[in-house]
Amino acid sequence: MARTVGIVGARGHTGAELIRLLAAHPGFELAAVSSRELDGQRVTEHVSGFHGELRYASLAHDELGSLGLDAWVLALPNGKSDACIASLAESGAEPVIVDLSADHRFDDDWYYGLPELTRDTYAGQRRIANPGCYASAMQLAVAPVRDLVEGPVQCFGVSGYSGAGTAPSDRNDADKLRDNLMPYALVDHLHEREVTRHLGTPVEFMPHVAPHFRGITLTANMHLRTPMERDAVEARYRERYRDEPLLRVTGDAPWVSRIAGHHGVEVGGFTLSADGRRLVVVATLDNLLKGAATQALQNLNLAFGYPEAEGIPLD
Ligand SMILES: NC(=O)C1=CN([C@@H]2O[C@H](COP(=O)(O)OP(=O)(O)OC[C@H]3O[C@@H](n4cnc5c(N)ncnc54)[C@H](OP(=O)(O)O)[C@@H]3O)[C@@H](O)[C@H]2O)C=CC1
Ligand SMILES: CC(=O)N[C@@H](CCC(=O)OP(=O)(O)O)C(=O)O
Repeated sequence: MARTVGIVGARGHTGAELIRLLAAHPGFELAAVSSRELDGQRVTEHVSGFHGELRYASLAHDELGSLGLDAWVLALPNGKSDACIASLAESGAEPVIVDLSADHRFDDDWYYGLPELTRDTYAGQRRIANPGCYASAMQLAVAPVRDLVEGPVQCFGVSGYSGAGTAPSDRNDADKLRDNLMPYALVDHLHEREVTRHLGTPVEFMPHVAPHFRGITLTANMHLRTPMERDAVEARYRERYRDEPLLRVTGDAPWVSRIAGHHGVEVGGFTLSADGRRLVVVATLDNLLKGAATQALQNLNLAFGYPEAEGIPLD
């Protein structure tokens, strides 16, 4: 029997991707999609590729529990998920909750779900914090050589403007972004702390937003304890990600234009300084997919015992 899932924050960029993925998944039934702005409107009018009669509903927090769903995905802005979580707990419902926001990525009571790096620590938790989009790219770019790295890793990131959500800001303003690359939060970005915590090595992160809609490119600069050769570095990455259906190791540096709309991550472009002590690696992923919705589906699959990549188009 299919497990029922609801989405709160379903109008947003990540919500739309989740709708597509969940609607096509054989083991899940998309049972409720909450949006205040689209209350009563048919999902088919807003999400291309979706078929069916489902309509958005503006659900009050205290209505969520009474729906008796098996899982809720919270795709709300940061700082908004706790009210839903508290209402669900008060109602006595104990659904699996996957939170796309940053609100529980630092909370040890929640499982931090970056499957390729953390699935071995999953112990049946029903509360899952979905990692950030840049944070996923950084961790996957560094993890295979983390034990060789000395000192902080510098990460230069560029995101498409869908990363800034739908609430109007400079970072999703088409006029301000035209012919532009917009630096922001150049120290102390939340993802800097998220990666430093979960990877266990300090990261210095410099994010930028660009005029394209979707996709992140992340360039990681690492200083190595002992000199390495390029082939050995690449072999390490290939070995680490050999059995990962969503990870592709490439010789050349991956391009963000080629990852948009795809569910996986590309890592490559391994480049060493002449003394073999400085390594640069590039990772790309689609912020709305592997950076958010696809990762949420991997986590739901894990929580309900389905194969982790079930319902995820692999290409
Ligand atoms: N965009 C991205 O690339 C990524 C986003 N994330 C995280 O996922 C979450 C969702 O992001 P994204 O889809 O981009 O966001 P959007 O801004 O596109 O959508 C936010 C959604 O939340 C609802 N919402 C907005 N404000 C409130 C509020 N005050 N109370 C209740 N509902 C509200 C909106 O619907 P309505 O107003 O109709 O109710 C909308 O559906 C965020 O926490 C973000 O940080 C994570 C990784 C990547
Ligand atoms: C371009 C842009 O603004 N990107 C967002 C990151 C995407 C996001 O939604 O943040 P989480 O992944 O932490 O949830 C930011 O820098 O805050």
